[in-house]
Amino acid sequence: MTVTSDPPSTSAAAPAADSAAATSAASAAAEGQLTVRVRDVRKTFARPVLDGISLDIHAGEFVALLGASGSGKTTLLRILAGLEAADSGSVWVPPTRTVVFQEPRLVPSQRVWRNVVVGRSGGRSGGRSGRAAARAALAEVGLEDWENAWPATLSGGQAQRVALARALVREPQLLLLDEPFAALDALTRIRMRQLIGDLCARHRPAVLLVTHDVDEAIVLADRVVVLTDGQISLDRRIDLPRPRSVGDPGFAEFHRLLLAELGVHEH
Ligand SMILES: Nc1ncnc2c1ncn2[C@@H]1O[C@H](COP(=O)(O)OP(=O)(O)OP(=O)(O)O)[C@@H](O)[C@H]1O
Repeated sequence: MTVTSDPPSTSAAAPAADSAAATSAASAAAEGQLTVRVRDVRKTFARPVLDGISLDIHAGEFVALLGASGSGKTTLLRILAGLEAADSGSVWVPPTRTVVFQEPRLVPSQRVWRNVVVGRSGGRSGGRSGRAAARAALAEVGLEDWENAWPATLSGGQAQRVALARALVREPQLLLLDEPFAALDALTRIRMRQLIGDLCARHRPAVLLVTHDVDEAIVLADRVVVLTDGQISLDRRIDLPRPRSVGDPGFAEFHRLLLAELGVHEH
């Protein structure tokens, strides 16, 4: 498999290298702001999970990935994150990409602000610049008063907002969201959905959101992609005006279409 920050090629496997970043950005611009390019990716565990996936994501585009449980959504996301290798095919991703998981994965022994900048490249995680960056990111997620708190004192929703601030402070070209709201209660989930929508509209990263939630996909995404039996069975642009909510005209039609694609037929 090829994972590269250079434009798509058939060269031997090479992890995304920082040195290729400039090439990557320039090439993306030259190719109409292509941020992710996946070609014929295959992955088999006990059975074939991804069976020839090809997918483009452009700069600033928000793509939601739906599919039945076990259809390979997380596997595809992990391949884009560089956490998993495909068996074959090629993957072109930008060097700056971050993942927000279902659980916040905060370091319990570090205060909230340090969690936001921990491990940030360039040695800027400590000191005033790191703190200022953390403060700005925490303000964006509505946690400006929590910079000195310990992770254990946060609610689940607050902890997930810190995880979001940690992702944003890196200014990723590609934001990978792996069911980031799944562990939250229904109300917090709706608030987080709005927050992610606002933040993505402001920062405009390319986004791949893995979700089970059809409403979430329609509210947030520019495009919804459905995985079925290892392949992309539907790739549909959601052309509803924003901001969106479930009661909007046109919403129900997309809802029915996507549920039917997932094998659920409403009566
Ligand atoms: N590291 C692994 N080792 C073995 N099998 C794996 C591994 N990772 C994933 N699988 C298998 O690959 C299939 C797809 O898993 P994946 O987590 O990508 O699906 P998913 O669509 O994200 O599922 P869910 O919606 O339930 O999270 C599953 O059958 C899973 O058991």
